[in-house]
Amino acid sequence: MKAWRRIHILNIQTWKHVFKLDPDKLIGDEELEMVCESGTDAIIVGGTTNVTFDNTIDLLSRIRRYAVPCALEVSNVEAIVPGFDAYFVPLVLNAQNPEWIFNAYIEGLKEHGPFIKWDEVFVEGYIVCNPDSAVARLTESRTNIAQEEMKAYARLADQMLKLPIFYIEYSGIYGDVEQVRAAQKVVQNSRIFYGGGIRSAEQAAEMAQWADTIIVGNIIYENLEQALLTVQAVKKQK
Ligand SMILES: CC(C)=CCC/C(C)=C/CC/C(C)=C/CC/C(C)=C/CC/C(C)=C/CC/C(C)=C/CC/C(C)=C/COP(=O)(O)OP(=O)(O)O
Ligand SMILES: O=P(O)(O)OC[C@@H](O)CO
Ligand SMILES: [Mg+2]
Repeated sequence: MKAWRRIHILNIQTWKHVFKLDPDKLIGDEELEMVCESGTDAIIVGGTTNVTFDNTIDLLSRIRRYAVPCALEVSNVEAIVPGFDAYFVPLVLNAQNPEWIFNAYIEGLKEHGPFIKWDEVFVEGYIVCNPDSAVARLTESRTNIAQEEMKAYARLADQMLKLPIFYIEYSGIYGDVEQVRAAQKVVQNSRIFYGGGIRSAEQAAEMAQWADTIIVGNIIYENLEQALLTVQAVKKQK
């Protein structure tokens, strides 16, 4: 597909289902084809550990055989690769390590600032909920979040910071649907992304009742058949 056509197909407001592929994990050509042709709304390329320029550009070039929109979730400055349809910048709202409260972003903006096309950039207000995930350890996130606090974080992302995405991240474990519901109740404009531990069509459907978009990651590498079933589970809702 030509680049000029791609510009018109990226509308995150319509996304219900997204697969997240990790450049640090191996996926065969046949499996990648099944993921890209599954009917998912988009692919996000991202991970916390061992994401490099080389493994990211390699994965992008393989995904580009297919028409599915593809965004990079930026996790480190060295692995920013041109040519994605969009760039998602995670801002971890419950990070306690000061390095992740702006220093990392300033480094990124010093290097890439003049070249960024801002209409391709979506800042994600992340709330990291699994204390044992790589992202929680790296950012030293305070993961014990009560429901009232989840609502406050949702308001912070949506009403105060006016972020396009509020991302409830349970990376690796299936989360609490009541937390997603609580956030959805107070959000006015941000799109709610839910990701973490979705391993069946039933779980996908349950989270999609309250999340605007569900993100399916690890199960792609563990049980592709189950991963593919999550697409239709979400698409046939509403
Ligand atoms: C071409 C071009 C110039 C494009 C411009 C790109 C752009 C918009 C750049 C912006 C510049 C900028 C501000 C850069 C800063 C980037 C940066 C350092 C951001 C920090 C992001 C951050 C907080 C990272 C920590 C980790 C994290 C939140 C990762 C997100 C993805 C995630 C949670 C993946 C799941 O990981 P997990 O499963 O837990 O772990 P494993 O992958 O190891 O299993
Ligand atoms: O890998 P899983 O646990 O499916 O989580 C998906 C995504 O939210 C990770 O950033
Ligand atoms: Mg992972």
